[in-house]
Amino acid sequence: MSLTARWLELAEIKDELAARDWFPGTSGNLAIRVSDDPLEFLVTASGRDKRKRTPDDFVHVDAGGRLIGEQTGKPSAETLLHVEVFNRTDATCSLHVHTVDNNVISELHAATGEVVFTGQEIIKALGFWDEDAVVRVPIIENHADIPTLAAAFAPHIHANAGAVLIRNHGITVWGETPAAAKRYLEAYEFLFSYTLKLRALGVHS
Ligand SMILES: CSCCC(=O)C(=O)COP(=O)(O)O
Ligand SMILES: [Zn+2]
Repeated sequence: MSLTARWLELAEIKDELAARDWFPGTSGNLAIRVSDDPLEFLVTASGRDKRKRTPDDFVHVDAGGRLIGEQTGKPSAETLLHVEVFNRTDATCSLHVHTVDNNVISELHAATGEVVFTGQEIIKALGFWDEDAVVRVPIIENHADIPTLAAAFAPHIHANAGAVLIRNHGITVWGETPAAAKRYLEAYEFLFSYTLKLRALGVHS
């Protein structure tokens, strides 16, 4: 697929996530693979309002997250997390968003280092069709130093699809295809929202 096609694909996902208000305060970043050998990807430019669509929304980077050729933009400050995903898997898309729900869930379950879901129909959207399927989302501590954060994140990347919560920061979700990554992100956010609503009603799952 061409660079332009990938750009448009990521722009469309960005618009959809923006419509959900999942980029408050310029938070969040998105990445899409554009080639395998050498590994290259597009990543959102740092510090931008991801609700707006502009010609400078993404930058083209190499396997280390460095700009390729002459470009004016600056890669996302959290590019190294996407670097880990693309170098360790065949995932084609990696999405990072900050929502109130994912932050609260990460804080509530930080002590156990994971949040576990079962008995939910939406789990099928994650690719688990078994009635007794159990989904575990690891929670790592937040680190202002991004290489340290990336080092804590990397051991949780086991497959072409996955998700990691970063405590009081956000979630990073990746998938085999851009559509799959978006579907997984939506399913995780559904599970977080459902769990918090139950808690607010005094039910502790
Ligand atoms: C404004 S939120 C702090 C940085 C962050 O966590 C984030 O997701 C956005 O950083 P970027 O450099 O990708 O804009
Ligand atoms: Zn972030």
